[in-house]
Amino acid sequence: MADDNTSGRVPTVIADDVHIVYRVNGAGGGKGSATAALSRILRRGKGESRGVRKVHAVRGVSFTAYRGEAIGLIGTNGSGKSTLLRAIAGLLPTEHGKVYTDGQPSLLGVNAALMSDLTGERNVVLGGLAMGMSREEIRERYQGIVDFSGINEKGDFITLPMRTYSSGMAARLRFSIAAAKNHDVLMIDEALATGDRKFQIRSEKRIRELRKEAGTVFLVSHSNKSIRDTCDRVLWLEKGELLMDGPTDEVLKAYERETGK
Ligand SMILES: Nc1ncnc2c1ncn2[C@@H]1O[C@H](COP(=O)(O)OP(=O)(O)OP(=O)(O)O)[C@@H](O)[C@H]1O
Repeated sequence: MADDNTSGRVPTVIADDVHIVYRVNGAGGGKGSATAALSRILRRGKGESRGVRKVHAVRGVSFTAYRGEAIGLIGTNGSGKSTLLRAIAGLLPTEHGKVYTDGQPSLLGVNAALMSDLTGERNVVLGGLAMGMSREEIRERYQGIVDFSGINEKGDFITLPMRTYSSGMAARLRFSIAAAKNHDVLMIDEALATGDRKFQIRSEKRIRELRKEAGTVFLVSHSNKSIRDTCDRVLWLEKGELLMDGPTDEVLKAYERETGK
């Protein structure tokens, strides 16, 4: 378990036995076949409504995050990492259990509701406003955001619509907008994996700064190196359950033993 010496530390996120269930409509599949009909009848018998399938993505996860921590979320594909982050951000309801947060958590890329038909320039303003920055603050930080993103390194791209950006460029701009503000709780889902190495180094440095500025950072990544370079604590999820919670080295070593990477 993570460090038990909690005296003087300020909790920012408390997850208490969190369960998240997705409901998928029209997931009957193979409408005409006898087995599909049979499974529909059996499901109805268990009280599930017709054509609705449940996916229990997070199962009884509990942890407390403290101010100043950078916490990595690891686990194989479909283990529930993004789902857990979306629940912490308040974007998904819990089926059971509760999430308590101090301040408004920002999930990178969602809170900054970027529009693909608008230029990068307009999106910086829009994303800033969506995160609660004033027009004055945005004006002050505009150039810093554009420079950090590196969008204009190869020409004047910031005045082009975002739909013309590569996925890496769009991810860089989203990260830059989100990172321009000091967040109480900042959650980053795979952002570092999309940029090139130069951008990754820049964003890792910024994550460390955000931590020092007293926020809590959550980072979902499949790059063990990014997690090692930025996080001091790691939560390992598997099949929706919290398998391990502890210091980065300890958890990553166990994860690497298990996954062979
Ligand atoms: N919108 C959705 N509707 C139904 N099921 C979903 C939805 N989003 C995710 N799931 C399911 O929830 C489970 C957890 O998915 P989630 O995206 O949280 O995993 P993850 O650990 O972030 O995966 P990855 O590493 O591949 O990004 C999976 O079984 C997935 O199929």
